[in-house]
Amino acid sequence: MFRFHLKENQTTVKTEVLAGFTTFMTMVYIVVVNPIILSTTGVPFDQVFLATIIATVIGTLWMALFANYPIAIAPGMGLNAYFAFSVVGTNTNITYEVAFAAVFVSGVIFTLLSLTSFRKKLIEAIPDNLKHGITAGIGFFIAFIGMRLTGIIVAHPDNLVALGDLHSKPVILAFSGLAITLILMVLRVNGALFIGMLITGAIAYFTNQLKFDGVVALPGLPEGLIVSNPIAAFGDVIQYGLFAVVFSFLLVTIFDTTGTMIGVAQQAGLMKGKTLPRARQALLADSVAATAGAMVGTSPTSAYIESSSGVAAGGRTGLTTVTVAVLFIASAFFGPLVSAVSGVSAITAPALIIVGSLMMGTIAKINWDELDEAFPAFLIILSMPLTSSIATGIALGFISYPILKIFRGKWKEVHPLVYMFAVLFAYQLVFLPH
Ligand SMILES: Nc1nc2[nH]cnc2c(=O)[nH]1
Repeated sequence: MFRFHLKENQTTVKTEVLAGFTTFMTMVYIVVVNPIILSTTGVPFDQVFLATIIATVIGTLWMALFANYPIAIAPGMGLNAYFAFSVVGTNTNITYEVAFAAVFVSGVIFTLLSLTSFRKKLIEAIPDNLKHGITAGIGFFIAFIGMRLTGIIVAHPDNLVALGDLHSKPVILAFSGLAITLILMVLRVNGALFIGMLITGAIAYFTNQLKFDGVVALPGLPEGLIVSNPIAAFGDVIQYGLFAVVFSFLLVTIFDTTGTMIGVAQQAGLMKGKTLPRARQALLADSVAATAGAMVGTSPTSAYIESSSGVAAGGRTGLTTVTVAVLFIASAFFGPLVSAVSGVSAITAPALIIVGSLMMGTIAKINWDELDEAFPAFLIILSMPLTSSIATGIALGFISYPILKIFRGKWKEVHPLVYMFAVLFAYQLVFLPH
């Protein structure tokens, strides 16, 4: 039977369940936001709502039961926008059905790659300093997301970003939530991140920022499978020449997911040297979820950076992710409640900002004395938040690393896979939409 090895991982049922609640709270917005984005392509809102929950539950439960990691899976925010605005939006002849066929095909290829030794080689080939850069970059990115969502940081026409309006109610709520949660954390209160969310939620309610139009509702029924014939899906990809789209989905999902898993596993202390134990099952969790998700109507899934909030709350095993999966099933029946809470980002964003600071700690492990090691790691850290993409951050690190090594006469130290992906990433960044 499935064992979570709680003792071995120095955790308890209570800690794991609380960590599951924490991760769930920071990521449940996806059941509302994903349908909003994908329905712009014409796919019905209710279809995506349920498809998001189905893909999340399949991937997260697989991760829990077969890989025993506290890392949740759900449709990625970068990939849904790419699906809606780059693949379907700009190509009038590509319907959402055809685009889902491309997601399906990339999911099948990712599943096959996950079954080979490729995944292990890839994880081991990533240089240590880049791995540290990935963890720190994810930290920086998730903190930036938290700041942006709450309006603490806003868009600026000249400087791109600027400080938001400190008098606005949501910003005051966000700072209050941040202060409350930080104080709970320095006081070492168990479940500080989650308790911080509850208190901030209560303040939001009493200051009229959190309003409910009901709590429970039966989910709308989906219209059935969107991709029901795997052979026809491959046929669509060939007929519409969607090779570049499949390639982009594949490259981004592999690196987003692998990078996030390494980052969160490092944060949780679950890496064994260069390797991620049970990486096959962990990657399968994502590829199977992406494939099944495409069939029911959602863009590709990814390991979720928000899982780092559950890890910061003490989550170390699959019991955390079982909890997340159960809560996602429940969320299908609590549409109005989920939508109300997701609408007030200040409730969950303080956790994202604080977790960002915890993940940034890995910066200390980077070898800053050697520019050929440090600069690519720095580029990853800098570009993840600035390009809003984990995969693009990794791409820039992968491209710059071998170039610097070659000019230092250390080209032999670089794994052949790093050269290969440097070329693929360079091609993708220059020639394909992303
Ligand atoms: N790693 C990762 N985490 C996410 N959380 C929300 N969207 C994403 C995504 O696209 N990738």
